[in-house]
Amino acid sequence: MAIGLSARSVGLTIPHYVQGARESGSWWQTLVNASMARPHRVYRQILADVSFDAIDGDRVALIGRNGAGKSSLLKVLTGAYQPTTGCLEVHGKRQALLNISLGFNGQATVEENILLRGTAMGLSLEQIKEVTGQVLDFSGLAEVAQHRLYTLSAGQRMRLGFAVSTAVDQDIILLDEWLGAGDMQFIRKARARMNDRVRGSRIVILATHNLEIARRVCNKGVVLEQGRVAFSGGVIEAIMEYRRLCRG
Ligand SMILES: Nc1ncnc2c1ncn2[C@@H]1O[C@H](COP(=O)(O)OP(=O)(O)OP(=O)(O)O)[C@@H](O)[C@H]1O
Repeated sequence: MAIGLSARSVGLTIPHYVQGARESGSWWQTLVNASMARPHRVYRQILADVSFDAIDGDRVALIGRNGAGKSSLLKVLTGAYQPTTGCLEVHGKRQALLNISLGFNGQATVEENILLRGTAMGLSLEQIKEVTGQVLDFSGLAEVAQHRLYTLSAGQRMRLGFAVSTAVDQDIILLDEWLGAGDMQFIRKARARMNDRVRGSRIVILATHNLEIARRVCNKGVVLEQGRVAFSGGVIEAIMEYRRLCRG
């Protein structure tokens, strides 16, 4: 079956708790208010009527202002959140790099973390052993393989997360602002690897504020505005639409 991903009128409403405003003139009043005033639950619509398709070879940029719903949509696309309305059709194995520290342990060494993260990704021990060398090379961390993870910089941890997540060919890769902590040299390497993956008929969905990266890496763009699709089509047109929204 061909690899593909299709969102049809996807909506997401989630419950969350809101604390009423509390006035306090003294420390004991603060304590009393904190223990007495109960938070109340409200339902909030995060996404509404989101539709788009990605087929073999597509690299889709999700762009939009802060709070537009990009990360929430990625969570729906990975399967972390079920859509509350509409439906999602996914053909292919998904790999998400949404949270750089997911599956990592600061006290374990870099090499041990490759094992931890690889296991969290569902790779077998054999597969992890096979890719460990190239993950260390790609991330430029071979020299610190036996160092504990917490001694690494945010950018080095991002390199490691990206290198592990993309070490094995995946059908669909979902990325959230993954290049934020990378330097220019690593961004070039990461872009080359992504293009490489895409040449193998893979799908990449990338949420980003970096329009230059979106333009260089992606062929399609989906602009989100207040949880809805403001535009879906070619990436150049999507960037133009996003700029228009920001001006407006
Ligand atoms: N767990 C949650 N509970 C309540 N509201 C949430 C939750 N997660 C996200 N939201 C709200 O949903 C909206 C969309 O958030 P989301 O993180 O998806 O936006 P985004 O486009 O990724 O933003 P940014 O560009 O700032 O990262 C925001 O208004 C946010 O406050």
